[in-house]
Amino acid sequence: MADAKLAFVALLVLFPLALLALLALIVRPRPVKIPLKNRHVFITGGSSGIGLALAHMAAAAEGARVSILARSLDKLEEARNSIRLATGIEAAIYAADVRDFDAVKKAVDAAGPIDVLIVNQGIFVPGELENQDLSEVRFMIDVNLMGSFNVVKAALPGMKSRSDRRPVSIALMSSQAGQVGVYGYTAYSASKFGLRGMAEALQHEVIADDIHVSLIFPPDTETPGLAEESKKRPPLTSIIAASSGAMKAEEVARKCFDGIKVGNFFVPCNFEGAMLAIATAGLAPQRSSFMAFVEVTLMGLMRLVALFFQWNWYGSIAKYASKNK
Ligand SMILES: NC(=O)C1=CN([C@@H]2O[C@H](COP(=O)(O)OP(=O)(O)OC[C@H]3O[C@@H](n4cnc5c(N)ncnc54)[C@H](OP(=O)(O)O)[C@@H]3O)[C@@H](O)[C@H]2O)C=CC1
Ligand SMILES: CCCCCCCCCCCCCCCC(=O)[C@@H](N)CO
Repeated sequence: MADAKLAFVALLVLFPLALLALLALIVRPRPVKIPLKNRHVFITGGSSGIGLALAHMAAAAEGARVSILARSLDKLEEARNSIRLATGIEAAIYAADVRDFDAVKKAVDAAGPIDVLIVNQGIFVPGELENQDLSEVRFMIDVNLMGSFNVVKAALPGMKSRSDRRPVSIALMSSQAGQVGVYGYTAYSASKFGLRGMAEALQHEVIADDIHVSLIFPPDTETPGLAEESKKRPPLTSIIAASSGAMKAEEVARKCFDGIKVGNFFVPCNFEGAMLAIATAGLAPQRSSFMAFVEVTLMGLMRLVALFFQWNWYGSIAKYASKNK
């Protein structure tokens, strides 16, 4: 009897240890460290919100050379002044629309070899597809998805042929709405889900060049963009988005660099985001054997949690539907 108990306890301890050991052997790509000090960080959408917080943090905390790109020159100059005031560092600014490949290419070439590319520009115009003009749909797909292709395509040759052989990073700004479809976000969610396919495939293609892809999934984040969006949000969009706690741009920027520095493919930003990352892990690359262990052991439970969230959301949707009948 005592033997059986001992064997049971041994199994209980040994099984997780064996699983962890196995995962440590097979996780790919291998763990990496991406240094930021004195390196060149190029941020699109760097004149406002999350992008601006990233630019400040890259300059101040990470001691990096910073370039930012956005459309409005006024906002870029304002951003450059605020970064100079706060850190003493002079950021390079580039006025270009990510939808214009030639303009992006010109900016990227002028900026010089990039070590950390953060593709962060994005727009969000919420609304039911029925009430949304196709021009608005196209606008979101063009800026958020095609624009990201333009930026990566423009920067990749320089990143691949860099003389500095240290590992480099391409980070794409998705959203929790790029992990789960949300009412009022048909176009926005589609554009952000698109980034995931792009990121997974791109990581296959650039790993041999020691280029590491990260996909950032912030929840609602206090930014000028969100303030603007809030004016137009259908109530159901707000209700569902409130399932995940709101964050400040600086907090998201911190999570972002923490993830980039260790080459994490998924970069969740809050607790709900951590659950979402497990529930939606799918076939995403995973370098951390510990996180792989968490995924393997908790995915079923997270699926259950996800079904409860959907139960709750569909309840809200039904309530609104009957009210508006
Ligand atoms: N705030 C939030 O709640 C969340 C945001 N995100 C994502 O984070 C990213 C940043 O969002 P946030 O900081 O809120 O946005 P903001 O609206 O505050 O800032 C957007 C930035 O992108 C630039 N930009 C917009 N369109 C273009 C374009 N066509 N070409 C070049 N630059 C452009 C803007 O400058 P300009 O207008 O001068 O071009 C600005 O610098 C987006 O991708 C968004 O989808 C994800 C989850 C939550
Ligand atoms: C295991 C299951 C866990 C479930 C947690 C559920 C949380 C999902 C909430 C979705 C939030 C969408 C926010 C979009 C933010 C955004 O991108 C806009 N502000 C536009 O910028």
